[in-house]
This record gives sequence, C-alpha cells and structure tokens, in this order.
Amino acid sequence: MTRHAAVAVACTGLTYAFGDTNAVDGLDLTVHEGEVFGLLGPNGAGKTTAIRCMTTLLPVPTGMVRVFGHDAADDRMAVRRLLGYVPQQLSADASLTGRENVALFARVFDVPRRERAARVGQALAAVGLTDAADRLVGTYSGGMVRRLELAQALVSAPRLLILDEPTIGLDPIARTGVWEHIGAVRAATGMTVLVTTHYMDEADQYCDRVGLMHHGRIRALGTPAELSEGLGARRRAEGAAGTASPPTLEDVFRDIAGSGLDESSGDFRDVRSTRRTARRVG
Ligand SMILES: Nc1ncnc2c1ncn2[C@@H]1O[C@H](COP(=O)(O)OP(=O)(O)OP(=O)(O)O)[C@@H](O)[C@H]1O
Repeated sequence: MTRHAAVAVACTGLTYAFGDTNAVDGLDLTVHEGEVFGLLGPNGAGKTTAIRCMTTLLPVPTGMVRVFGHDAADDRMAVRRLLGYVPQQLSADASLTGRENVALFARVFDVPRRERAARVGQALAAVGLTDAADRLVGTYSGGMVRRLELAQALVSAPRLLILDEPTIGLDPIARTGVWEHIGAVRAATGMTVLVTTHYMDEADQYCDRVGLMHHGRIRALGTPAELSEGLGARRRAEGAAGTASPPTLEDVFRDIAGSGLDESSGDFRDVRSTRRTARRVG
C-alpha cells in the first residue's frame, strides 16, 4: 500500500440502531485500497452490522458510507458491483457441486456468459479446489466450504472483498489454508480485504492494519505493531508491573474492551456461530 492509495471504504458517523440499541454508534473508519484491514471487537461490538451497511444489505440511516467513492445509500448497485462478500452464515448449497455453486454466483453477478466457465475455473483454482470442484459440497470439510465461499465471492473479480469471521469454527490448519488463499489472491490482484475476526493471532499475522471496535465505534486503530508498542509505551510510562514482555494484540484488545469484553462475549452467540460453521463439516 502506498501513502497515496485510494480510499476503498469510508464510513463517517455511521449509526445503526436495533430498537433502543445503537449497534453501530458514530463509526468513523477508512480502509485504504490494497490493504488487509481487520475489524476486531468482542461479540456485539457492531462489526457485522457495520459490514452489512457497507455491503448495502442494511440501509445507512445516519452518517455516510462510501465504497470507492460510491455512496452506499444512493448508489447501491454500483457498490454491490465492486464487492465480494463472505457472510458468517453458510452461503454454499450442499446439494450442488463446488463448480455449480460458483457458477450460480457468476450468473447472479452478471459475469458475461462467454467468460463464465473460465472465470469459475479460475476462482476454484485460486482457492485450491480444482480437484474437488465436481464433488457435492455436502462431502466437503469445513475448511473446504469456507474456501468455496471465498471462490463464490471472488468470481466477480471484486475490488473489495469483505469477510465476516472467515475462519470461525475451523481447525488451525484449515484457518491457515483460508488465509493463505486470501493472501495469494490479494497479491495477484491488489484487491482490498476487510475482515472481521475474533482470532487476535490471525489479525496480528495477516492484517496490515486493525481497528478495535467496542460499543459501536472504533476505539483503537493502527498496525498490530503500532497498537502493541503504544500499549507497551503507556505501561512503561505508568510504571506498570509485568512490563517485561511486550504486549500482544490480545492485551491491547483487553485494555480497550476491559470488563466489557467479558460482559459482552455472549457464550451463546459464540457457540451458535461456531456450530453454524461446524455443522458444515458434518
Ligand atoms: N437483527 C437484530 N435485531 C436486534 N438486535 C440485533 C440484531 N443484530 C444485531 N443486534 C444487536 O446489535 C449489536 C451489535 O451486533 P453485531 O452482530 O453487529 O455485533 P458483532 O460485533 O458482529 O458481534 P459478533 O462478533 O458476535 O458477530 C448487539 O447488541 C446485537 O445484539
């Protein structure tokens, strides 16, 4: 990413309420073209709601969301054409083959008919599913399903890929596989990636910058190293005990979310979304 990279996503004062609850509460966020940006936060921080506004699946009642300069409220189709979205929920059909699933997305996203077969093949190859492409998805492992969903989102060659907890419920090897394929596609295309994750180690390793979200807005923003160093410097200045080892991103996260982290990390929600993914494996 260069200093003058274009802005892929700009949110200004984005607010979205469910009843009396402001799920997103004055969110200001800029994602630069070409970066991998991690949106982190405890359960209920507002990450999914914010992402759904960016993808135009929810309206933008207050504030502004722009995707490559297009207003998500006024120009929804232009925004949709620019992005690929992998939601938390299962988006692949177990009764179809991998290739049929990706072909369906190619049709929905108006990939020209003449190019479709080639583009479907390329998307499957990009996520390492060429050999399994003609098997029913019901026989795939959880990691393969996630990679297939990635292929579905990639078939339209999006400039911006948005992934909502792409690795939740996967084993460490499958998690690494998903990230490696995201990294390879990004390196090949220069695509911008916006991802939410609960896994601090993944954010640390794979994201260029992260934003820590809590109670609907960004509370800390920077590269993982900047955030860790910032907390370390503050602790040293305060003469805090236990400053021998540098803080991890998880320490930064706990510092921001504080006790709210424990309060809000609804076990039921966690279990439910983990199971949602795990169910794909069975
Ligand atoms: N459809 C809905 N109806 C009512 N409240 C909702 C709805 N969806 C989300 N909320 C509430 O909005 C707040 C933000 O939820 P959201 O799912 O955006 O958070 P999140 O950071 O994505 O959490 P998670 O990490 O668990 O996915 C929470 O208080 C949640 O209970």
